[in-house]
Amino acid sequence: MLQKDIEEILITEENIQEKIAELGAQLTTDYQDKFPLAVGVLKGALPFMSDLIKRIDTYIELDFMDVSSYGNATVSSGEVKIVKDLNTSVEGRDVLIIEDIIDSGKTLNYLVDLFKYRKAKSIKIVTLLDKPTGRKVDLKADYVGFLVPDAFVVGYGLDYAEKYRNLPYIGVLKKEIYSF
Ligand SMILES: O=P(O)(O)OC[C@H]1O[C@H](OP(=O)(O)OP(=O)(O)O)[C@H](O)[C@@H]1O
Ligand code: HPA
Ligand SMILES: [Mg+2]
Repeated sequence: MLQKDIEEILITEENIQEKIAELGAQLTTDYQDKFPLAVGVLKGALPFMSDLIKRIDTYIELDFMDVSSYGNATVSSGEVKIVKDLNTSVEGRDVLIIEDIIDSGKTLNYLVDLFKYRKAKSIKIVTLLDKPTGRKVDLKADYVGFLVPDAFVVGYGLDYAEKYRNLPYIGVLKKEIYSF
């Protein structure tokens, strides 16, 4: 039913799950002797985080931040707002930020600066998607699932005007959906 709004599927459910298994195996190795604080960035990271943590076979603690800079637009306002802060202190912790997409880089740039200021021991980023053409600030993830082209993508956590987060794949919307 939702698929009627989709122009093209870029990454299938199967591709996503395979990649998550690889990322989980790598993170299991890299964090074997640590107890990282995995910080999910709401709301987009929810499906990715949920699937990824089940593939990380070592001790991890979970927490969430809700930040927002897009509202209902397809272009970042550039102003990152904290809607919900962490419950846990990051001081002295190995922080692993879990994101659905890096586009302009402003959201993660803000969070990395914040966690540095709060004295995290280490800060790494795992993102399912990276859109390098969108970048406005210099920011690189430590673990990347897929590169995506210069298009507004939806699904698997990513929304357009709060819709389509529940698609199990990543796709591009039909043009007429934006022009309403
Ligand atoms: O690199 P950037 O240009 O900052 O864009 C990436 C961020 O934008 C989206 O979140 P959004 O602010 O739309 O909130 P949401 O996760 O609730 O959709 C996405 O989930 C990332 O967090
Ligand atoms: O391409 C995107 N799709 C959905 N949300 C986003 N937030 C930043 N970039 C995107
Ligand atoms: Mg959004």
